[in-house]
Amino acid sequence: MNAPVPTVFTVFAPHFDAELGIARFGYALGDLHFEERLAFPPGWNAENAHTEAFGRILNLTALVLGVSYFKLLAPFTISAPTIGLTPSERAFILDIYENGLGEFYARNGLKRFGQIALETPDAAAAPVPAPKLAARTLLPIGGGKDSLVSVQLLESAEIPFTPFAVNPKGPILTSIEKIGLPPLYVTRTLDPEMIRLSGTPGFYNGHVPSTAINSMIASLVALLYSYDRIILSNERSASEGNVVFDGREANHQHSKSLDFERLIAGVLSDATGGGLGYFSLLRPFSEARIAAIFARETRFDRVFSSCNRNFRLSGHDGPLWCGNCPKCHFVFLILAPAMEKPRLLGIFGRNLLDDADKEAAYRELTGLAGQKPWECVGEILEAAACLYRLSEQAEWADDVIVSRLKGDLLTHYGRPALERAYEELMADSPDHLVPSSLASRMGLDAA
Ligand SMILES: CC(=O)N[C@H]1[C@@H](OP(=O)(O)OP(=O)(O)OC[C@H]2O[C@@H](n3ccc(=O)[nH]c3=O)[C@H](O)[C@@H]2O)O[C@H](CO)[C@@H](O)[C@@H]1O[C@H](C)C(=O)N[C@@H](C)C(=O)N[C@@H](CCC(=O)O)C(=O)O
Ligand SMILES: Nc1ncnc2c1ncn2[C@@H]1O[C@H](COP(=O)(O)OP(=O)(O)OP(=O)(O)O)[C@@H](O)[C@H]1O
Repeated sequence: MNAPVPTVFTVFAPHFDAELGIARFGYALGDLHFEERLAFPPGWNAENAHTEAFGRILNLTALVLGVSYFKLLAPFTISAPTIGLTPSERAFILDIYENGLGEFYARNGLKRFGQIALETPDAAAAPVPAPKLAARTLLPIGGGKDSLVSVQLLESAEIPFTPFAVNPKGPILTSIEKIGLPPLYVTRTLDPEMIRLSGTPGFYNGHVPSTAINSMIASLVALLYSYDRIILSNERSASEGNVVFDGREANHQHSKSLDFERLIAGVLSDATGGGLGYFSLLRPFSEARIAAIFARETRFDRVFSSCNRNFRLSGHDGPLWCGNCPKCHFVFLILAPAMEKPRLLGIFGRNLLDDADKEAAYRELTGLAGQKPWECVGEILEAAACLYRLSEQAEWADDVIVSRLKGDLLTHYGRPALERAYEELMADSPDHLVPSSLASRMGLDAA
């Protein structure tokens, strides 16, 4: 693409229509104007929409949702003339536009770190009155194994929750049907002009921090329908990045990382006078450990999918698992040591580890070639340790990928490192923000 014309990205004051339950977010990029909309389901508390806390969260949401429009030209200045920010809110928004878009910059060769000016008025860091929120849990559901493991854990601890999703489709809908609890759904409508322009000559395209976006929408829901905590299902493996670019680690999953969780939890708490909690229940766990917990139950086997092809805005009419993307390859690999082989083959409809065409893909996942794929996959050493473990199991050892990679894994990492890594994957990390009362009910090490 030719060098874009430098310009300013403007974020206008958002508006929530408390009669219709619709929030509108306006943006400008030079002469281009965009509007994104959120439609909330019936039952919102109009009184809560008039609280200072709701106004603060709505403003922050406007800035976070702005990434989709900003990325068309990625200018150096973001201006929000009507949105006052405290110092910690400013740091949070800059983190979204710098690290949340890290993959986008790295893949487009754009250097923006430390160079983005965020022009907004200052807001006093004075305490915000806490809105009245019921002691209830909102649980975002992504249709994959992670949020369903949170379902399993909350159910075992007898903690009630409400499933929540933005633009639910495919595996999200079928998983929530299996959960059997009434959900809350928000309809998000991106400006179609932004989607049309994305990647056309003169405009960039790329990844946006979707968990940050869904989390802000969840926060609005928490205030409107009275929930005092949002429980995410982000694993500890999500904190590992993909490549170093422009002096920083770019992480496809930045908004699922522990650093991001700390930032957003602090900002949401401050903006609601301490009223709203936010943490990930799965932070102590590796992906491999999550797979082992998932495997304890068969209830979601035919309805869940971690394959992101299901979640494209335009829909998807292919199989639940495409079998050809890094996420399918990775999830197959980590479920393999955790469940009976026929069960796993039933879920995926084929054996991805006995397909010679996938050798290059598994070499990338396990660190034997290339770089960690730009997808929601676990740590490189995690994938290597799981593949090595399979090579020690009779039912997997002769499968083509397992037998071909075993020797290279041993040469590259050494047996003791691979064995130790698998043990560590199964141990809980104390590095999490799960409140101590819940952590002790779940038998986790204290934060
Ligand atoms: C479903 C998916 O993986 N989409 C990624 C894909 O986009 P694609 O063009 O194949 O399909 P659409 O998602 O329908 O997007 C159409 C265009 O719209 C833009 N767009 C979409 C959503 C949005 O919120 N803002 C947007 O501007 C998009 O850029 C397209 O031009 O490739 C894109 C480019 O790399 C990705 O940005 C799409 O990712 C979605 C935003 C998405 O929701 N992805 C999640 C499944 C995802 O990747 N989650 C991460 C967590 C990342 C995090 O930090 O939170 C994960 O699971 O690892
Ligand atoms: N459409 C959505 N609406 C609300 N929350 C979502 C949505 N998609 C993902 N999430 C939430 O975002 C977080 C990250 O999603 P992620 O895709 O990693 O989880 P998952 O779908 O549960 O599992 P998997 O990693 O197996 O796909 C999770 O807490 C998930 O519940």
